[in-house]
Amino acid sequence: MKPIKVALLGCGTVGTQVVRLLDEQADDLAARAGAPIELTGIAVRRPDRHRDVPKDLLTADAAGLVASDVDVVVEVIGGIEPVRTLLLDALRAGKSVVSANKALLAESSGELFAAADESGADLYFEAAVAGAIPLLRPLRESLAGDRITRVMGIVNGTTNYILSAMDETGANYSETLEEASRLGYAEADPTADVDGYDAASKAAILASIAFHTRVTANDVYREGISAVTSADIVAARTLGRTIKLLAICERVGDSVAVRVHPAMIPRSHPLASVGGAFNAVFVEAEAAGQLMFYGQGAGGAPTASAVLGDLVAVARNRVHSGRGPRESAYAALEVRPIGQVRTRYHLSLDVADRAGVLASVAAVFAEHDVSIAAVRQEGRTADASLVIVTHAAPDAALKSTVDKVAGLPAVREVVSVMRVEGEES
Ligand SMILES: NC(=O)c1ccc[n+]([C@@H]2O[C@H](COP(=O)([O-])OP(=O)(O)OC[C@H]3O[C@@H](n4cnc5c(N)ncnc54)[C@H](O)[C@@H]3O)[C@@H](O)[C@H]2O)c1
Ligand SMILES: N[C@@H](CCO)C(=O)O
Ligand code: NA
Repeated sequence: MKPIKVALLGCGTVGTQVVRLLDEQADDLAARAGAPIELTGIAVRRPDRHRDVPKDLLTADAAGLVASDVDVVVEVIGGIEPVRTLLLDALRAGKSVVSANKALLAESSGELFAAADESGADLYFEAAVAGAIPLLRPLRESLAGDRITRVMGIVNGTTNYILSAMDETGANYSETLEEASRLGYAEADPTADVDGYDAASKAAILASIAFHTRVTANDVYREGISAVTSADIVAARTLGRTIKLLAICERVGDSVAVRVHPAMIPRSHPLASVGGAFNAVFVEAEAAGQLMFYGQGAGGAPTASAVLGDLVAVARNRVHSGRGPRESAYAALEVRPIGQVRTRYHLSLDVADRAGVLASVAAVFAEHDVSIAAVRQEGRTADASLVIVTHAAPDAALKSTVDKVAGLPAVREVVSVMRVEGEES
């Protein structure tokens, strides 16, 4: 059988594991794909720095490698350019693409799928969301007959690693981030992780597939974890909650809402026990009900597992003259701004402990039509701590409420403001 020739773009954390697995599992992969899978070249920025992969395969000329006689291009470089141009060239020339690049897919999947359609090539990117966890394929294929209403979960390993350490050991933020980078979880520029851009890209990809609507990273409301303080973590713990960076994609009537932000969830919630670089995603569909996907969301070998799975799928399609799934954006639902999304807030305030303070705070909530679910006051000295948890209300109303409360004379400091998820609203 004629081999399937593969060009690998990038050979860092993920790429080196792809090379290893291609070599170690060559016979099994050939049997599963229906043809041998032959790695014909590896493009990297500095070929002299890669001693652990076959030297004769290395090149600094990624464009030349893409233009050479290959059937499939596997991209594990990351970022937008030059990758966007390289992959468009590959697809237009009929070469199938497997990519782990969520930043690019969340920005340019429309034009990449269009290029793939022109030539009949395939575009697969399971590794781009939640690493090793099979998630895009189940959403796109297994649930193709159902109506997905919500996708919610932890999709960034680096921030989950940091938040878990802060919660469990009170670890320091920047040291834990360095450790996550050393372990190969963080992006080349880790601000993509801590500021929520990585999770927002993944949320855009998930929402696009789940709701058959083109959603880009710009459509996603995004807050990262850099503003999460140890005071927030203590406030959460006091109420039996923990803090996680969540990606939430919801169908609301004929529109969708997609957001990424830290949120307090009950410690009894299944997402609360997802630690380290693990990811977990809940999917709710009308007929299927609730489904949960859990596993390693970052790291070289887990991500390479997803890349190899896609590579075998692409190779099979070549061998059997088949095609993989195309873009499905027919529903074209409107994306709602965050202000219209109904959420719950947890608010922790330092207030003066005197008569009428609680009434003045509560009046601001009433004025904005925000219903209070629970109030707790602690302290009998000049200062008291007031914790308020709201029922679900439009996010814009909650924001205005917090702004106005912060300006009340009796409020000395707004210590912590955090959305609350995973409880009855
Ligand atoms: N590391 C993870 O846990 C993980 C998980 C899922 C997805 N991803 C995605 O996989 C991709 C790669 O991540 P990584 O962690 O392996 O990155 P990395 O920084 O370890 O490796 C990047 C590789 O790309 C090469 N490269 C950079 N610019 C190049 C260019 N212009 N031409 C040719 N080669 C170039 C570098 O030489 C290096 O070999 C990214 O899109 C990332 O988002 C990573
Ligand atoms: N930097 C990403 C890699 C996996 O996509 C993370 O930490 O989840
Ligand atoms: Na995945």
